[in-house]
Amino acid sequence: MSNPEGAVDGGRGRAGVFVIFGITGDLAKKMTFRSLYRLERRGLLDYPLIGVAADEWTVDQLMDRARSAIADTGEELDEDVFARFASRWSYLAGDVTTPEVYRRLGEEMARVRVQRRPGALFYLEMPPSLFGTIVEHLAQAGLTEGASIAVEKPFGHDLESARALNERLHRAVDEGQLLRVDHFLGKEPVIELEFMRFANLALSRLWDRDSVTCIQITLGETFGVEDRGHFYDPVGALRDVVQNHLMQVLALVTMDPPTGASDDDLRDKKSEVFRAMPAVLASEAVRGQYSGYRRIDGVADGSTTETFIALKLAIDNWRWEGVPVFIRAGKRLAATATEVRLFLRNTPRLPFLPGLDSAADNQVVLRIDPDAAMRLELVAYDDGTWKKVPLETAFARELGEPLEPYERLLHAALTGDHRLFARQDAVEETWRVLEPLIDAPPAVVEYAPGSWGPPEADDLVSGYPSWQEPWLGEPGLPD
Ligand SMILES: NC(=O)C1=CN([C@@H]2O[C@H](COP(=O)(O)OP(=O)(O)OC[C@H]3O[C@@H](n4cnc5c(N)ncnc54)[C@H](OP(=O)(O)O)[C@@H]3O)[C@@H](O)[C@H]2O)C=CC1
Ligand SMILES: O=C1O[C@H](COP(=O)(O)O)[C@@H](O)[C@H](O)[C@H]1O
Repeated sequence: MSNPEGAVDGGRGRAGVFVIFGITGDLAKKMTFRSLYRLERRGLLDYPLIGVAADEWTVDQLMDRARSAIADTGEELDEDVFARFASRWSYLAGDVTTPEVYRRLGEEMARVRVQRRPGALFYLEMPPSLFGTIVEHLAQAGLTEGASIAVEKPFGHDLESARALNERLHRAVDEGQLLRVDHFLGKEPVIELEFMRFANLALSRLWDRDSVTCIQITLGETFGVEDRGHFYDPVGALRDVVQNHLMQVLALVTMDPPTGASDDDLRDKKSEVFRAMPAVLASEAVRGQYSGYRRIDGVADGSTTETFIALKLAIDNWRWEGVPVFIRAGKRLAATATEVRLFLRNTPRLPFLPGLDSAADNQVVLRIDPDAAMRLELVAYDDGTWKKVPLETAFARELGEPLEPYERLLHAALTGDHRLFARQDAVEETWRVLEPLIDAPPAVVEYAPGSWGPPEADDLVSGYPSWQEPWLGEPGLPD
């Protein structure tokens, strides 16, 4: 497990109070209570907590919700830990579009805050249309000095709206106070990418155009949109998981080493990758929609929203020129798995093994989900043929139980570590790269649920290794 206390705090120090807007919502129920409870159990939660939402609840009602939400995630509840956790909370009901809420919030913050710690963390797990309003009210109420503000996704729905939101927020607070949450940046293998790539010569020497022919990134989900039609139909796969999660992963896979340990040292390197990427060509993308999607409640009649997307991206820099990055993501696919796969160049012909074709290319696989693992696919000579020999490891076996993504991100935000959050320029660059698919989306092609999307996605990788079945096996055991 990476050490959460090892975080660089950028001089901000720990928050004196943690305010969560939207505490009665779905995300809080699914993720926030559990993550905070787990931090409490680890002894890492040392903050008064204030929940804010519209409904008139008592703290007892909120804690009933917290208890059932934590239990619903399958987490075993330790009553002593829960009692400590529950004692930290207060709750404030009100409409966040009115100044009155912020006056009362200021009073409550002053009442509960840890006096020796001037900073505060505001976490906005709220409808995105309210991000600007809330931040403006916080600033007008004088609550933002020395504070950090974490905002949930999505951050805009295209380049123009992302820029407009950034400008609006920047009129109230500095960029250094803003944390754009992307839960993929809290996943253990995504974090480990930076360490593994640069701490291991065996990997770092392979990680460029001299050794790599192409990169595939797959995010497959066997489940569909089900009861999320209202949310998903105006969004689609590109905005839902590519612009944010997979582009962030891509940057960590391909960036140069950061030159220091500050928040911006890492984020500068990620932004450099995005800046080196030309905008995607609409002719190099395939949009798919699974059969039956249009019958889902909340999906518009004749919807052309994509539930699958595959695209080819380029990075025009010295490290990656000529190495395409293929991304595919979708719902109702053949497997639930997220992985990054690098294909290495073939070795020259082996004259001492006459009659054999050159060996299959080696592949490096980083599995992000369902469980973190890594695999190096080698080949060995076996009785006249080539045999694949995988070297594999499971992160949990080697590194212990990881923090949950939101546990890690909330802890980082509370301790002033901003490295795990997306910066303004990176978010805008990712929208720029993908904008052609938003402005003029290619026609959507129907695909069969349980497949790997429309067959047209296979044509996209023509001339390169075909899409690979994600590696789902138990590390160390035969597939
Ligand atoms: N749900 C999920 O799985 C995920 C959500 N997100 C993001 O998290 C954010 C929240 O999503 P989610 O939890 O699903 O949303 P919900 O609609 O479930 O919750 C919204 C919350 O905002 C509160 N709220 C809304 N309007 C007001 C208002 N005017 N004044 C005070 N409180 C208000 C609601 O309070 P009340 O209930 O009292 O009305 C509720 O607590 C969004 O940005 C979403 O994109 C990101 C990843 C996953
Ligand atoms: O943000 C989202 O991510 C999930 C995939 O993330 P995971 O951590 O659950 O694998 C995706 O299913 C969802 O549609 C999207 O909104």
